[in-house]
Amino acid sequence: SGTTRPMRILHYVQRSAKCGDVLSVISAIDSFCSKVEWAMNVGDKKGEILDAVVLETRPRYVLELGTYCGYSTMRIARLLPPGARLITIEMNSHYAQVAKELFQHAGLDAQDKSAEKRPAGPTCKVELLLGSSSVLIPQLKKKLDIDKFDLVFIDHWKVSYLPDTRLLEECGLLKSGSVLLADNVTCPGAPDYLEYVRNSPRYRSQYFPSQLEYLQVEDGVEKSVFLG
Ligand SMILES: O=C(NCCO)c1cc(-c2ccc(F)cc2)cc(O)c1O
Ligand SMILES: [Mg+2]
Repeated sequence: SGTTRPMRILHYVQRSAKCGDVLSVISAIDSFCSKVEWAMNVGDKKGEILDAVVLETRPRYVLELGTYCGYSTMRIARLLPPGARLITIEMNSHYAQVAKELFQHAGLDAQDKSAEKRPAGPTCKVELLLGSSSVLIPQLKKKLDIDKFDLVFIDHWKVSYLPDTRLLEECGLLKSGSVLLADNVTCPGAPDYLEYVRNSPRYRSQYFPSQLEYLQVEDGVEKSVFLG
């Protein structure tokens, strides 16, 4: 009983970050997780690589697999122009709830698309879907009127990276030039995913060495461009 780690993050942010200021929410999470309690956000070091890839890609349609508390969702959303759409999928309802409350504190234009009564079509930049990625990915075209994603940030269960990437291909959700950016390819690791994107002729893959969030442990992100 008592509080959960995501709740402790939320309470710290509500107490110490400025309402409506997404950068202060991001830095409050980083300061809590480096000084008080570790948590599995992508963090500030790998977050800078994520920022650079978002700015370089200038995506209009973004998919994130694995919301957790929404830290990387907010890092991405703050760099997107109005009119861009960021869909984030989380299967843990407690994580999704905390993420929603952090988005509210940050003043992020976010909507829980799993809610029943909602206006048709996108009225906001961040759309949070509650459920399993393997179930939701095949529904994205029909339910959300999405054609292809320009950028996919993969940060959910490491065993799901490869099957969900294959699913994105099979559902026609990737176009030539679509960018996949995968967190944790070294720690905890996603060996089958790495082997696939590095050996498939359909991807041009590049490793960005870094460190596991808030720790002096090696990790890195893999950027893989789909070649169609
Ligand atoms: O499982 C992860 N994400 C999906 C959550 O539904 C995850 C885990 C870790 C991690 C954990 C335990 C450890 F000892 C080292 C790393 C780090 C991450 O960045 C992650 O994204
Ligand atoms: Mg991660």
